[in-house]
Amino acid sequence: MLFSAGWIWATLTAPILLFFGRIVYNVLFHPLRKFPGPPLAGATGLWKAYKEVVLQQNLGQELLELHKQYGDIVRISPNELHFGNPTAFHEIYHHTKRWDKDDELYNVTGFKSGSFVYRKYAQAKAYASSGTERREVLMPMFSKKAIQNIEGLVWQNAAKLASAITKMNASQQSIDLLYAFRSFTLDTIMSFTFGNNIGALDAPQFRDPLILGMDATLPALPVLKNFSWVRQLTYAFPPTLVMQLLPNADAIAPRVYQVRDVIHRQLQAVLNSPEKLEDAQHQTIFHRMLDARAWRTKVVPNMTELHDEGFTLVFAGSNTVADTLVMGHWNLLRKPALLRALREELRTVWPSLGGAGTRPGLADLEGLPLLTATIKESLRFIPSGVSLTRVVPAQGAVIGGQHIPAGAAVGMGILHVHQSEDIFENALDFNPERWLPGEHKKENLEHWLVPFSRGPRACFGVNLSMCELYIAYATMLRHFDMGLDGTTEEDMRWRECIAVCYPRRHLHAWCRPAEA
Ligand code: HEM
Repeated sequence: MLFSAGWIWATLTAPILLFFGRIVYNVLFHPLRKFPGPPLAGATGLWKAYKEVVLQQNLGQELLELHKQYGDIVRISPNELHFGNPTAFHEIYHHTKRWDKDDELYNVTGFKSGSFVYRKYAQAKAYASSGTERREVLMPMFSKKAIQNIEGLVWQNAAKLASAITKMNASQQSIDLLYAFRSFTLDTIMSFTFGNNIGALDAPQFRDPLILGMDATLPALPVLKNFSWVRQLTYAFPPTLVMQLLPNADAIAPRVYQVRDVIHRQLQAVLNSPEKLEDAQHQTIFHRMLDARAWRTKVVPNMTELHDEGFTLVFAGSNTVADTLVMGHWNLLRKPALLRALREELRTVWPSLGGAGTRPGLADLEGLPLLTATIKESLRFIPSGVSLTRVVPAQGAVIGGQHIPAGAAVGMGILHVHQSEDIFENALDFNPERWLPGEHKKENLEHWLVPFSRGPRACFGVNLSMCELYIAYATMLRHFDMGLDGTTEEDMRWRECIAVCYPRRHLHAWCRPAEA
């Protein structure tokens, strides 16, 4: 006999013994065993997976309750601690803390490189470009001055957005603002990144297949995040096989590959016709990344690295801005007095809609106190509860006054800062006024506005985001008299899928032309 009964028995029982052995270690011997938390969470990572994948709960939101029960530090996985006190946010994401990103969250299979997924700061010799250098090379493209140069591009897309909405309104349709804003931000980030976009704003009812495809992939992300073996499987096999392996694969897999294909084609087009770089209206990431002088090593990234970076920037830079606009509009549309005040303020710099040359510049918009305050409050409401985990370095660390051992994954969701009652009075009220200067206002509120995170791995799309937010808000408020079309609190319940997902009916609004 090729295999003895004993051998088969050992093969079958070994994984089970390992599993239970691991649980015993996690409970009795793990360096984090003394930290409080749900007992099952400390025993196995399956607790988190069960919450996020099976129950489809927003762990970030549930943690608000868990912190009340267990205190400022909660063990939410055998090797992961979540912090609830806002001061810990500034300790973890401090500019001096060059801690690695955690594999569990950032090891996105299919991305070997890319600004978002680089885990380490130290320049690995094997790679032409480490995360540190990549940031240095790309960041000038995202500076305030560079973004001022592409203001025209953002206005152009905002005008397309307004025109598409006007047409839909003329045919008696209310607007799916989630897809409308995602189309606006997707076209904008693609033009910015590649000097070309897919024309999402031209799609009927803002339902471009790429917008639908990106949305359809979101519910798969908690699965990929919690089960690394599913991640490996997704990319290790050909698409046809993956389709047979994944639950609901018929719907999800083709769209995942569709997104990859579109970006790949864009990149190929630029690489095949370098003269396109000269034609582009502004410097694209490929101008920058293909310029050997920009790199310390004088070696430009290879095709895969360029592809990964393009993909990263498109994903990082589209839904995030759109989701901020959605949350802001949902709150604004329920506050008619605020809407009126904003429109009046806007008219001071944009008195008439008549033709080119009448619209304000970005700098004019930035000078409007109420609009600025509304954007800040929208950013405070950004639906983001995912814990941005970092790995505590070899010497250990002190966070929230407690010693945290080396190797622990530590993190915090942004909503734990933004919903803190200690910092923001009536934190769950959308109240832009809190950002206006006034006698009794709390000092230094800005310190606690952290939608883009902080520290050495903070978002470098801040200036681009702010430019898009100012111009999109101004366009919507100046062009339209908006009113909700039946959207309910229930509809607006979002699901944390690393990015945010709205499983129910999206935010819909009637957008009737405003007085010119
Ligand atoms: C309102 C809009 C946005 C929000 C709220 C936002 C938020 C964030 C946050 C919280 C992080 C840190 C994530 C982490 O630690 O894992 C981040 C990183 C990043 N964001 Fe944004 N983002 C926005 C827009 C953009 C835009 C427009 C871009 C442009 C392409 C962008 C590109 C990136 C990149 C490349 C990173 C990774 C940086 C690194 O790790 O070195 N983001 N963003």
